[in-house]
Amino acid sequence: MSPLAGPILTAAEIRGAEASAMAAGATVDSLMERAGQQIAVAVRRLAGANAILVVCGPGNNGGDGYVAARLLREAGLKVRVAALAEPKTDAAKAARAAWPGGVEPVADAQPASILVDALFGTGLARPLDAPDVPLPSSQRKLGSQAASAEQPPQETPASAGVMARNGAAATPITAKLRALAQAATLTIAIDLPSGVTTDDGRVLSDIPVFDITLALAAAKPSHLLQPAARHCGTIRILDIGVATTSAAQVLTRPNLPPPGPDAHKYTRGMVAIVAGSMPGAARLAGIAAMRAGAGYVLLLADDHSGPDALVHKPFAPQAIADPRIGALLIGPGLGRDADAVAKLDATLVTDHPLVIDGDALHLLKGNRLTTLATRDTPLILTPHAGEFDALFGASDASKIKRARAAAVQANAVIVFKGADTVIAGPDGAVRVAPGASPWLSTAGTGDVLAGAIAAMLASGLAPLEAASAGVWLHGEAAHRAGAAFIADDLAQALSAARATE
Ligand SMILES: NC(=O)C1=CN([C@@H]2O[C@H](COP(=O)(O)OP(=O)(O)OC[C@H]3O[C@@H](n4cnc5c(N)ncnc54)[C@H](OP(=O)(O)O)[C@@H]3O)[C@@H](O)[C@H]2O)[C@@H](O)CC1
Ligand SMILES: [K+]
Repeated sequence: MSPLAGPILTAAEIRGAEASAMAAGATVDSLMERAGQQIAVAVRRLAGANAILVVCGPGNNGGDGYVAARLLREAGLKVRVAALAEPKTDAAKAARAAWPGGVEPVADAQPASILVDALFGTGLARPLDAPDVPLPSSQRKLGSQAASAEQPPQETPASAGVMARNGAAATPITAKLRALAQAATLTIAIDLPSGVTTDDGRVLSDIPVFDITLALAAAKPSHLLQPAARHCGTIRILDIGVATTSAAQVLTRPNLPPPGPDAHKYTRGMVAIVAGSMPGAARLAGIAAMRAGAGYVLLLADDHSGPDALVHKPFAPQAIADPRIGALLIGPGLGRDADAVAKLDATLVTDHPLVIDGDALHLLKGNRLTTLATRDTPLILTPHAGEFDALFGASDASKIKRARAAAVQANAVIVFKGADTVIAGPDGAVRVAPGASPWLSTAGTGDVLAGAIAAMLASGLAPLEAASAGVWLHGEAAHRAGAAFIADDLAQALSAARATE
């Protein structure tokens, strides 16, 4: 069991990885057995001596559930199995056949202290309550005498002997799942919470929020993308012997060494920030850049307020021509008036690595974006959802796909912000940030992020690494800042985030 990290694979990619494992000698059954073993080890650790209910679906996710149930039972735990339908795949059929206990219809299942959801995983194709949900079969596999003796009699439905009752489909599966989850003290989803898609973070049905999700082989996009991610609870990855690689990775702590003994302010990186009609936002970005580790921050603003460490100069083409500038940030509090447009156009013709945020993103629409894409120097755009839609168009596609397409279109690293920030480069590389603090939803936090990213870019990191490091520092600072912080606190907390070992 390892924490959420490493490659992120779509359903098609995980099927490809599974196929490679099979080409190397594994079988679906051996992979399922291994998955079931790993699930059983994890559930045993989490469940203690508590009774367990495993709910199984018709596919291989259900098969994993049958294997885990058998192994947990062999380990001496009190386990019951409820199924939604007869297994459809050969491997799941074999796994069910090897389960020595009874199988009750999910509709009739009594709750247990531990709920294990093995209804659907990467094969979920439609909402759980859709009318074409397969009906359970009319057969109920009776357990052995010994197995039956272990089943609490009150948990065997009056309709025992048939797996389905007419009207089972009329009981919405999700309502039942919610009830079972509500009555449990711990809920564990296998691979994915049943009812979420694998690839794009959608929640297709009204399902519970699980305490733990045991992701098989690797993370999937919906473990990170909202709203599905919030249904997963704590995510742990189980190694089931399937090798996984992907251009998309879970964002993890960057390697940011402290300054060397010979460092000086310019080697640490000089950030210049173009201020506009709301200079407070640019100041926040400037403070954030310093606290993220920049050696020198120049605020191109007419007013002189803010910490003394920020150097102020009025905006002028000569000021932004300074060759020592390692990253030029424009957008926070820029405004969208003629003055803002003039500043943006002057900025875009420099050769500096650029970070473009906020108002400047709105001004990029059309020709400026097209021209920008022909630039050779590093470029990072940091849109939130509204800015992204305005710049690249709205779409229902996955946030990862959209960020990748935008990165190609703009020939830039895109930081598609939100509760599930996606960072994408034009070469297809992607990082997705897990677990953002909900307290980040306050004014000025985007300015702080832009400043942190600019500091990373000025320090000499490649754009994707700079954006990733900035997003990580920002997320870490938010966790350190606690609850109901203001953006100034967040900027302040970057120093401690930067010091994280
Ligand atoms: N990755 C790996 O290496 C390994 C992966 N393994 C495991 O396999 C899992 C993927 O298995 P899977 O492909 O059989 O899909 P799964 O999620 O069980 O569901 C498919 C079934 O559900 C049905 N169905 C779909 N939607 C439905 C709905 N809304 N309501 C009702 N029915 C619906 C669908 O029916 P159909 O659409 O064909 O009518 C089909 O019968 C994966 O998550 C992991 O747990 C391990 O066992 C081994 C190694
Ligand atoms: K599941």
